[in-house]
Amino acid sequence: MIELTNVTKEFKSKKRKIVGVDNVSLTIDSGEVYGIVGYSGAGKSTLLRCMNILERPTSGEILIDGIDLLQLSGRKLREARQSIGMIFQGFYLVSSKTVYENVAFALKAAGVPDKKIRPRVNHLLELVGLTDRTNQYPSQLSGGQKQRVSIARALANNPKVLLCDEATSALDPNTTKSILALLKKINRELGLTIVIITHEMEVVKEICHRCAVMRDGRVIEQGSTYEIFSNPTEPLTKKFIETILDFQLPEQLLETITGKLVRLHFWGELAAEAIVSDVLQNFSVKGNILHGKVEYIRDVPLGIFVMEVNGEPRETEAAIDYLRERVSKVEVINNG
Ligand SMILES: Nc1ncnc2c1ncn2[C@@H]1O[C@H](COP(=O)(O)OP(=O)(O)OP(=O)(O)O)[C@@H](O)[C@H]1O
Repeated sequence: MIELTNVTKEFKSKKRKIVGVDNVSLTIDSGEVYGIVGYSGAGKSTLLRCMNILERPTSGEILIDGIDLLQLSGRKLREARQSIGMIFQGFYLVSSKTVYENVAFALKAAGVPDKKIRPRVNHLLELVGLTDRTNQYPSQLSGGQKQRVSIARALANNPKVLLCDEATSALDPNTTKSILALLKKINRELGLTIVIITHEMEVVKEICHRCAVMRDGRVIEQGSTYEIFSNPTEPLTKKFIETILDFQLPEQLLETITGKLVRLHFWGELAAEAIVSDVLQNFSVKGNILHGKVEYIRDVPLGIFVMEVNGEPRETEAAIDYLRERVSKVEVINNG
């Protein structure tokens, strides 16, 4: 478990003081994938780097499995750091070393005996799907393959935690998906705790159990990924969610609307079509679905539909009340 309590990191230059992280408290459970999102400059990298003391916080506490990292120094801190792997957007592979040597290097540096290195590297390269690239150099690999090498290297010494600093931001959407699938597999099979910082909600949606949104060094909202996607409260969180669940209807279409427009949210396995067809059978109203989308948030469906309801005012109200009782959330967008 990672426990951050009142973590603050200030940077002092000659002229001014910059607060990179401002009094952040977070608990990340063992075995979970935790996402931290925010725009550039929000403090995500600084917070992540505080978690393995690459950046020493100005104040606050950082406990990993109950061990207070800020109280450690020298060999003890180096040992504690070995239990925290890290991967980066820019991969940071050694260009003059082969795939095998890049991974073996992490083991050698940790003092692993030579005869244990080869089987361990082979196992890691198999885990990340790179057995056929063992003797190639980084320049011969695609971005996705380079990230796989860096994941193998980060896992070399059996860490308990993997910190990912914008690990997929330099990759195309398909390669991003394959790297996220690999991280998901590692989390499931090795029980590794994974912390991911990103500005892409797609990443959070795919693999994070829980997430936090940062702005100006502070955490402004946190919760399960499903809660955050289905019911965001902060305007910034809503903005991030809209990158995935965008429901702007064209102006021309809005001008033709004569009834009431409602946005229906279906959380989990609620059967949207059956509920909509029920309402049309039970009330003298016409219903017209203008937009509908089902997104899977870590494999759980979240459906949002925009519907025009047309009829006598009392029937329309009654139909909308009926929907309110049956769907997760109803928002009236216009009053017709
Ligand atoms: N070494 C440093 N010296 C001075 N200021 C810094 C330093 N590192 C970060 N900052 C400042 O701290 C704030 C948070 O930066 P940080 O890099 O953590 O944000 P971020 O959310 O990770 O953004 P990005 O995605 O662009 O890296 C910014 O205002 C940044 O300029």
